[in-house]
Amino acid sequence: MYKLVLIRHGESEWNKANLFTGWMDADLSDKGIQEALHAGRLLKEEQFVFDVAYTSYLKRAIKTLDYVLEEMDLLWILVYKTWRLNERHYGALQGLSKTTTAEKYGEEQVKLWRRSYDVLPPALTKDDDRNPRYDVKYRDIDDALIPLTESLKETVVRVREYWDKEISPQIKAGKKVIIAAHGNSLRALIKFLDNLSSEEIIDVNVPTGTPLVYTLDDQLHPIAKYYLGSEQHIESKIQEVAKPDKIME
Ligand SMILES: O=C(O)[C@@H](CO)OP(=O)(O)O
Repeated sequence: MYKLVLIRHGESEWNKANLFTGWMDADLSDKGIQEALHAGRLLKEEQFVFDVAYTSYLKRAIKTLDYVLEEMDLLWILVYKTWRLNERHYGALQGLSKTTTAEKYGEEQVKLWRRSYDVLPPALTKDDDRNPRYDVKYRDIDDALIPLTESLKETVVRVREYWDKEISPQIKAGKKVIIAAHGNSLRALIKFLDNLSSEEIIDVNVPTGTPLVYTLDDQLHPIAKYYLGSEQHIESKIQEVAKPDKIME
């Protein structure tokens, strides 16, 4: 049996402003920092210890991991960063307000872009400044792998490749692992870990800055999972992410 902890970054400045974020490198808000510190304290209280951590190339996840590890006095452990754990690429929606986009295209369309499994948001054009190709972080990544938009389906493919090749062998070797990533890259991971259908994943929303603890069997199939913290607090945070009226605020 193994334990695995997943954590979505704390609230970002762009979550707060209700903007489509994707691969844009938004920083944590003050609330997001507090969420990350609180998550670290909870993990410490519950006597979790980690040997290896994984995160994305985006600062909201990297900093969340750092705050968590700092609270746990584990800043020294091995941390792997990968673009494969980045948020789902939101294409040309990145940087737009979810409110204004819903007013323009309708709430239904925005819901499809946000939560359907295989609907692609409009793609960036190659010459768009937001093309990751122009960002030094991605200079070593093959052109063919750099997305200009993604549905959750594509995100699942890249997260799964990394899981199979890098993360699952470490867990099977007995390393205690924490993954700090994003709402949709974690939904991708949860989809294949829990073997959810493309319909079932629609209703899964991951709250910010809240550790999700999995117990896995020898084949890494989940036996149990729970969020750390008070049930009421977690439920209100999940509703906050899912809330369609957040779009219309
Ligand atoms: O904007 C984004 O990148 C994501 C996560 O914050 O938003 P959503 O919940 O709409 O997929």
